[in-house]
Amino acid sequence: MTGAGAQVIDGKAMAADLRGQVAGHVARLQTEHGVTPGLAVVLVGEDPASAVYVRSKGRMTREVGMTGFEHRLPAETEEATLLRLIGQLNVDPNVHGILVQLPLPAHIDEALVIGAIAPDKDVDGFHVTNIGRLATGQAAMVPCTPLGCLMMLRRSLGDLSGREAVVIGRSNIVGKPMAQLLLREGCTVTVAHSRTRDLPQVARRAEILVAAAGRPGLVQAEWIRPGATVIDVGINRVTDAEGQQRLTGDVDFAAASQVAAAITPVPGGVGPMTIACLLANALAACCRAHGLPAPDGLTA
Ligand SMILES: NC(=O)C1=CN([C@@H]2O[C@H](COP(=O)(O)OP(=O)(O)OC[C@H]3O[C@@H](n4cnc5c(N)ncnc54)[C@H](OP(=O)(O)O)[C@@H]3O)[C@@H](O)[C@H]2O)C=CC1
Ligand SMILES: Nc1nc(=O)c2c([nH]1)NC[C@@H]1CN(c3ccc(C(=O)N[C@@H](CCC(=O)O)C(=O)O)cc3)C=[N+]21
Repeated sequence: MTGAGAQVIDGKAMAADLRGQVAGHVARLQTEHGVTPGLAVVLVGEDPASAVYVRSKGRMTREVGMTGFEHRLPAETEEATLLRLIGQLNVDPNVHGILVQLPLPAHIDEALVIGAIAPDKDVDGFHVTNIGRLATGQAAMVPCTPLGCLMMLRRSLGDLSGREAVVIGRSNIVGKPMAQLLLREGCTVTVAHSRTRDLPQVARRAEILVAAAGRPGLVQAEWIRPGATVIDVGINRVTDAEGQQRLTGDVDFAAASQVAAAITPVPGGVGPMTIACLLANALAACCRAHGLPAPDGLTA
């Protein structure tokens, strides 16, 4: 470990900047067209981590001048009741974006629920229609977490074309759409997961390493190619030696910083960008719903 210390990519500051741009467009939509973007967030059950996250989304939605609609349903809510609510939100002209917080309680079929959201209001980009559009190079609503990662990569590296990228994780909400976006940017993409043989060796190929496994400290300094850009998506709640709860990513940040050229911290990295991208997606959905072009550069 001989590096001088990586540049820390400040997701918190980038997210504040993006939210500021969104707020400017929201104000203009209001004065020029009398339209206010509306974002509905649906939370089923009492998962404390989800509750914190839904609260901060609600606060930031209002801060950028959008209308936030929050629907908190008890954990035992029937699938049919949730589907009925989504049906109402789909036709509500004041709602331009719909997000159903995941995971859902086990008795509810997640794919069915996501499939019930109108694709043009699917600000998470989880509907198969949006996933298919992304995969085939059509204009799509892009999942917020990978979109935030892409923005940070572009900030750090500029053009990504020809880069060697490795994504650790193959979930529908992070790993797979991240791989699709990087492919679209012209990267050579490897997707690794729990069955990958010799993950350290695979990771060492990466000029761009995205860690989205949900395993605290998985990625060690020896896994990182000198000069790589490392994006840490992991949000892990751990108890430290003093018995304090804190958040940590999937990367051993201190050690990795000595090898990488640039790295995102946790907290203050991908998380805040995810929420800012959600608001950018809601703004874009509102513009399209009113036949207006979506602002340039705020989404993918
Ligand atoms: N910052 C943000 O905004 C967000 C952060 N997150 C965080 O990102 C992380 C990933 O989330 P999500 O994709 O939903 O998680 P999932 O649990 O759905 O997926 C995890 C993926 O990582 C793979 N994996 C798990 N352990 C290992 C391992 N030891 N080695 C290699 N691969 C492994 C799994 O492989 P396999 O498929 O073989 O099981 C799976 O593909 C979590 O910490 C989550 O909290 C998630 C969403 C947003
Ligand atoms: N339909 C749906 N869409 C999602 O996008 C979605 C979801 N369900 N379920 C849960 C995951 C997780 N996720 C996070 C977003 C922001 C932070 C975030 O802002 N984190 C702060 C810290 C917050 C804290 O202190 O707890 C940070 O990293 O700095 C974290 C996690 C979105 N998810």
